[in-house]
Amino acid sequence: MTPQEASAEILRLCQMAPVIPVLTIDDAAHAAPLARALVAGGLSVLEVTLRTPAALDAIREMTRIPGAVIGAGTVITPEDATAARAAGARFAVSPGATDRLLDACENAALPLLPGAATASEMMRLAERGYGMQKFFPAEPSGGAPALKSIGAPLPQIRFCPTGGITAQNAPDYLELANVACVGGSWVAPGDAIAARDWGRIESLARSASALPGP
Ligand SMILES: O=C(O)C(=O)C[C@H](O)[C@H](O)COP(=O)(O)O
Repeated sequence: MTPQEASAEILRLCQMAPVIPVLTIDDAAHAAPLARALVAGGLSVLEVTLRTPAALDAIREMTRIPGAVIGAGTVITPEDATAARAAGARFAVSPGATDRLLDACENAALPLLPGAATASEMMRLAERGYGMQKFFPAEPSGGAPALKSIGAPLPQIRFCPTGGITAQNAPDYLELANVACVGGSWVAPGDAIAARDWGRIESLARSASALPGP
């Protein structure tokens, strides 16, 4: 898969809803009801971070939920990419990018949303063909004003900003011409998952899916 093909697929997924929930799952038994609640709330593209031992099992469980499109987040190494693909992940998200990781995702035909925080990182990724990038960590890196400034010299790059995004500041990003969608963990808070409060998560997802999209 070429970087251009990967970015086209990522853009397609980003356009399915204004928000991609970033999920950290400690117990694979939570995976199916969590995915059902998010899909019922209108968010079908879900990112499961590879930060817990349960993550790959959670991805496997979630790929069975009708309507859900499951990706892996915190994909750092080529081995992460291979494991995510084998578990059924349809896309991968990384906080940054290395040549080894880009090579691995391209070779595995796993569409990657690579992270970048500076103009040089963004230009390097764009030079390789990645027109869709994750602006990470969005809020500490200057937030929506920074991304708006970046859009002046680099209008051809589109972003999914992630990191510190909330229901309150998401609209500031979603109104930018260079934003396709945002990512964030606020729609599935750890305490709600631990309490199996799927109703609360469905309601947070419903509010997120109703945000005015780009
Ligand atoms: O590691 C990755 O690949 C990620 O996707 C990182 C996430 O974007 C952030 O961890 C989400 O940050 P919050 O919404 O502030 O909790």
